[in-house]
Amino acid sequence: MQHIFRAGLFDGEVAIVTGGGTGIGFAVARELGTLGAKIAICGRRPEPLAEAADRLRADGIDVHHAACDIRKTEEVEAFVDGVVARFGRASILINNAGGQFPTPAEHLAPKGFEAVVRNNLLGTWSMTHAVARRAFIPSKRGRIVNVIANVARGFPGMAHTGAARAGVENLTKTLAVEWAVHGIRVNAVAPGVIKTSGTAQYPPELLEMSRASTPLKRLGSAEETSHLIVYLASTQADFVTGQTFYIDGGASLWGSPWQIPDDEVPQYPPYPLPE
Ligand SMILES: CCC/C=C/C(=O)SCCNC(=O)CCNC(=O)[C@H](O)C(C)(C)COP(=O)([O-])OP(=O)([O-])OC[C@H]1O[C@@H](n2cnc3c(N)ncnc32)[C@H](O)[C@@H]1OP(=O)([O-])[O-]
Ligand SMILES: NC(=O)C1=CN([C@@H]2O[C@H](COP(=O)(O)OP(=O)(O)OC[C@H]3O[C@@H](n4cnc5c(N)ncnc54)[C@H](OP(=O)(O)O)[C@@H]3O)[C@@H](O)[C@H]2O)C=CC1
Repeated sequence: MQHIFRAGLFDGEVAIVTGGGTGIGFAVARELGTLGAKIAICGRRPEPLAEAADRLRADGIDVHHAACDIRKTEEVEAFVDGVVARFGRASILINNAGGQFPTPAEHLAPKGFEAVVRNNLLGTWSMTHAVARRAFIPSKRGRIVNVIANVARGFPGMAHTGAARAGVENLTKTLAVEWAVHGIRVNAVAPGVIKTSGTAQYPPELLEMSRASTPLKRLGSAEETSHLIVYLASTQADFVTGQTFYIDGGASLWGSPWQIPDDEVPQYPPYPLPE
């Protein structure tokens, strides 16, 4: 693995990476761990988590892993207690777990809207609250990076996640101010379309539309997204808080993969939905 950071930059740190078993979360866990942090990862499915933990250990990283659904407060609290019991503290939280399904807003059932808001907004809050109270506030130190999405404009076909991520962006700003007194920094990273196990589940039509409408004419990688997250989690970013950083090849500045159709009843998203 190539490094743009100095060896040992995270010695003595304990980093919790939610959704650290796959995609962007795994890349962050690996990069922070290789730079010296002890790592705790969680996700709903035990199998990919255990596999990821084995891969991290093979890189010489000290890893704690446990299944935890961030939508369930009692599981979140048990997970954080487990991390503190194992490592004695936590100093970094990467709120990366999340996701949604594409659907036209008019077909979005209340239960589906709620499921996505619970996952991305309430789950992020639950984890943040538990880690802050159990580890960051008592030690007067903590760094949080929230992984969101493009909230600079509307998100047709993704009304639930747009609303939830915009909520997380505002939470980022509020907590950056309110918890500065506790030595806690809070920032957000908004990826464009990144090639991961997550986007592999999206129709290839969408990924090609996204690539074509990205000024840099490619999709991002989990590793380059990780470099930005790792910078924000590091002491090198100690004067940076309350900000959202886009990593999207310029996509949020130009065009959209989902053009407004001319049809009388526009179809969002304008590609075949997965069965
Ligand atoms: C441009 C791309 C940019 C972004 C890329 C990425 O994010 S990559 C990362 C990509 N990675 C991820 O997104 C991974 C994480 N994402 C997920 O796990 C799911 O999207 C989740 C958040 C909905 C949770 O899922 P779950 O199964 O635990 O949910 P649940 O059991 O709580 O269901 C409650 C209700 O939600 C509804 N509903 C659910 N699914 C669908 C659907 N496909 N279709 C329609 N509706 C759906 C349905 O109403 C259901 O009730 P029902 O009808 O069953 O009574
Ligand atoms: N890739 C992209 O283009 C973009 C990604 N994002 C966001 O970046 C983050 C990482 O996505 P990416 O790596 O691409 O995709 P993945 O689907 O690989 O990652 C999502 C991870 O979150 C975990 N997760 C999801 N829901 C929960 C839950 N309720 N509790 C605990 N863990 C959960 C999943 O594990 P498990 O299923 O086992 O629970 C999985 O490890 C997500 O929040 C995603 O929405 C944002 C914009 C663009």
